[in-house]
Amino acid sequence: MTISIWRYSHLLLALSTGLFLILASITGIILAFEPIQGALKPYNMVALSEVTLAETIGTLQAEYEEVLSIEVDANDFVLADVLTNDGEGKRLYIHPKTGESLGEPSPQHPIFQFTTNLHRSLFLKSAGRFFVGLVSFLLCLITITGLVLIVKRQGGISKLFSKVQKDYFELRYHVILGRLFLVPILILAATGAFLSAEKFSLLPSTLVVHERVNPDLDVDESVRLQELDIFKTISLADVRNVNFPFTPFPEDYFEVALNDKEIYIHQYTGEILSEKPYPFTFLASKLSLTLHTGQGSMLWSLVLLLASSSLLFFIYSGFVMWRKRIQNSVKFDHKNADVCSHVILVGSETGTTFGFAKLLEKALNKLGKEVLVCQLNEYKTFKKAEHLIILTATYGEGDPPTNARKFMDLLETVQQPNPLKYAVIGFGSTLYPNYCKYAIDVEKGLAATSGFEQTIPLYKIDNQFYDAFREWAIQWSKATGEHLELPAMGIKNKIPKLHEFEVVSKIEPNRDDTFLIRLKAKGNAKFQSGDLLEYRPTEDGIPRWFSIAKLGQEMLLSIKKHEFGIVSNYLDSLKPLENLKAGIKANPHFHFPKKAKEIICISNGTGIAPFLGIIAENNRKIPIHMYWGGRYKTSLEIYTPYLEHLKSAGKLKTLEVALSRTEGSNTYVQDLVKRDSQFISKSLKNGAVVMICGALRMQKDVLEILEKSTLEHLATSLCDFEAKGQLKMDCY
Ligand SMILES: Cc1cc2nc3c(=O)[nH]c(=O)nc-3n(C[C@H](O)[C@H](O)[C@H](O)COP(=O)(O)O)c2cc1C
Repeated sequence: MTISIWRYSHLLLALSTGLFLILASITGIILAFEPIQGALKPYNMVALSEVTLAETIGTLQAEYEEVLSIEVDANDFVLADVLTNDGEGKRLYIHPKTGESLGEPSPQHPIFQFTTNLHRSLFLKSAGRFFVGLVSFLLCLITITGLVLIVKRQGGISKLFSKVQKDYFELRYHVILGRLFLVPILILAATGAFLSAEKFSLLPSTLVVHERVNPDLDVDESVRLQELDIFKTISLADVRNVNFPFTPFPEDYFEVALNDKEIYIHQYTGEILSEKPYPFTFLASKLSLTLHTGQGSMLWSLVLLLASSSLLFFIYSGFVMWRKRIQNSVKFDHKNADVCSHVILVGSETGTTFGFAKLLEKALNKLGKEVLVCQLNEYKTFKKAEHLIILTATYGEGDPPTNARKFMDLLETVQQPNPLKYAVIGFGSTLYPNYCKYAIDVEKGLAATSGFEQTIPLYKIDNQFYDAFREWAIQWSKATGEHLELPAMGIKNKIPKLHEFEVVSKIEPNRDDTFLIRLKAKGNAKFQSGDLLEYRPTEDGIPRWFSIAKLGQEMLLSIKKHEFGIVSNYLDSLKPLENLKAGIKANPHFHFPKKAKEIICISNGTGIAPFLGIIAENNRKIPIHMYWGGRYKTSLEIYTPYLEHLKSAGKLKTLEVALSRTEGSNTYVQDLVKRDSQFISKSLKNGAVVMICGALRMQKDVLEILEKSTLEHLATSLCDFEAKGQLKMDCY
């Protein structure tokens, strides 16, 4: 079943029962205190397993005129109905070893009485009870659909408790708390439905039926009850209830309810007259009551208290999620389809991608463009369109969102009257193995369809990272000449925790204004090569990121200084031992690929930096080939000691350098890739991973060369390797 069917069922059920569930959870919270309060009473004097029924009967008979019954309640408190020596009938908590009275049970507090009635029947008697039962059953379905959605979201049952994808507060905690409380809520709902069904006699009888008994009447009536062997063998821990014989005549007998069976016992001989195990329905009913009310277990009562409270949070957060989805959805404007110059197609399941599409629409409107935003499934001919921008999420095992499922078929059948320039942005999460897979498929589909021309390469955004979206807008603006202005903080992004770093060393900028800086974390900052250091200057608050090479416990950054660059100039001004505060943005997609058989690193300029650390992790000494492009011979010199070290340690196999502004040499890294493209294609086929870091322009050229080469030599698109995780990029 597709994820949307589960989601709609979950939503519909929740909407139809929401108000009642609020009432049920508030009353449930109040009622959870009753067993907690009960369990705290001081009537638990000894461990019942250490007392026999014979002992308790003996002490009670010595203490009181007559004993009518003994009961062991859910808290293991012992109650007895007795006639005192003054002839007064009393129900008392007693000490099971001494028979001493510990107190009298008090009637249910009026608050609990009122709440119990409201919780059970809404004060509507049978009709109310029926309604409560029905809603409990629907709550079972809500929790089951919720569990399925969480399992799907986490990528399978085995990953149920793995890290939860970052999202806005209500969605994230709907998932986090759902993992913890859906099972207790399911138990609450199922037992509630069971108890209601029982009340309406919808289940088989729970009664224990004994055949007629014929007690032996010719007996010695002087026997003392506590001397009967059978009572000496029954531990009080196994007893639920003992009804004493109504008269001293041998026709009357003991009715003893144990935990698993009911027995009738001759009051003078101790002979078992009848023995019947409880029917399954009786045990199920008892268990349901215990699980639903928490009676007898403080811990379970606390779990029920938390589960009932979490239900209120689920109703609140579910409502917020639903409202967000409605706010983010768009209606297709057919008239606009014929006049628009820019079409934004969206593939979204939970609506966040629409939020980005709307910001983009606003920015284009500001430039005076006619814009249409619609779902990928609504793809049709657009008479005047020049630009197509596709924003799409990925679900399942790299599947399209529901509103994008038809797009690939439509792409084959719909003919556009004019050529279209396109750009694809993939929204996904690196927590899933098929990162942005559907966006990759869309990109591939468009590239293979005539009449479409790429403006900039596929751009992937991890975890709805808004700053990356702004970065995409800058690249797109450069390529098209249409300058998009997106708000600085359109969608809230989490600002990473700040860590303090100390400058270990810094070298002066070289001929092309590039320098290296080494930093040491003063606290417990955790990072890996390929992660990003995020620095936000106070001047504009806009984050800048620098790829990290981790060398031992230090980080190495390579920075290009720009004449008016606030951050690059600031970093250049730092001296050893000075401090700076910055955040770490994990970039797991660009870490050392542990399973690779071979790695090909392609970079230009400062893009070499993460590779200096990534290659240092090559302890298995798999072949790593590095292609690097810079301007001058001296451009490479600042990296030479690191590269030499990696080579001599056997971690870097080959290094190919292209120099673009050196006499006698005018090559770019793209030229080297082109020259060796057959070799790179073959390596990809054999399981190599290609990693690209550096300028976007270089990335675009390299991808074109490699795409051509893999198609020619392997009859496979580069996208197929990307989908398998064999192509990793971190360009800017
Ligand atoms: C159940 C589920 C499965 C997902 N599967 C993938 C996946 O396979 N690959 C990926 O890159 N992202 C995956 N994601 C992340 C989403 O694509 C990402 O959060 C996206 O921004 C959601 O956009 P939307 O709110 O517009 O649907 C998944 C998310 C969920 C909840």
